[in-house]
Amino acid sequence: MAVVEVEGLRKRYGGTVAVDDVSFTVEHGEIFGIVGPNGAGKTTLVECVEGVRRPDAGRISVLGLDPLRDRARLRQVMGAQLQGGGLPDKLRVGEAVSLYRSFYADGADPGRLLDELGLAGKRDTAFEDLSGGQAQRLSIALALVGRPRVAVLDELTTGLDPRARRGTWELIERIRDTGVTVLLVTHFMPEAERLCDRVAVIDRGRIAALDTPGGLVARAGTGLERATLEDAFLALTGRAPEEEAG
Ligand SMILES: Nc1ncnc2c1ncn2[C@@H]1O[C@H](COP(=O)(O)OP(=O)(O)OP(=O)(O)O)[C@@H](O)[C@H]1O
Repeated sequence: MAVVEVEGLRKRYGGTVAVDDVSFTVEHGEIFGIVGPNGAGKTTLVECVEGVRRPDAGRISVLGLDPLRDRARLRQVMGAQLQGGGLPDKLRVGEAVSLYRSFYADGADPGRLLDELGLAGKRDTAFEDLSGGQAQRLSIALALVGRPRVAVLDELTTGLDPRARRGTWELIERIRDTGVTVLLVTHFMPEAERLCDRVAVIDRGRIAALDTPGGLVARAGTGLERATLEDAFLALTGRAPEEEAG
């Protein structure tokens, strides 16, 4: 069953075409990766799926809901990661998670979630006093506290140390195993390789390739004996994951 359906999506900002005729579907229980160089249109694309941006053209359906028309209902079933600096400085970690929990009829246990994300000891710490990695983990907790059926995670593990990153990957896999569908935007190719069932490579607003990580490596024809997804990304886009789309 398709949980997310995107068809013919277009979005421009003035003279900049950010998303240019993008179509894909995400199946129930999939971890679907969206990768691409800086400025490729990934965030614009997922913001349209979240209903926080209005597309110029195209159709989007998430669990049968229209992200703009059915925004209130979508919020109950979709979790999205906060983008940088999205909380009041003085709000404490425990308060933030309980507050977000209160928005949902059927949410997760805040204490358990903080435990799983290694934040149990930070419950009384104000947002302004968290390290970058801790704030990042809090943003993941807030995306998951409503026990969403679809989670949109943008730069999931950016800024996390290797241990926290692995812990977060395991958490996302456990969440997926409970039937949650995950849309994951990432610049980090080992993350996409490890977590994603399928990956869309976005380049200059269009899907350059869409396949399993193994399929992308095979089709990119890197000529390397042990090619990785990063090699495939370079071959498909001509750029490194952190380079500008130009
Ligand atoms: N609010 C905006 N107003 C004008 N142009 C914008 C706006 N948001 C994004 N853009 C432009 O649209 C294009 C796509 O941006 P977007 O943020 O969607 O890319 P991205 O793939 O998420 O990039 P990154 O990997 O750097 O986060 C870029 O050229 C960007 O400069």
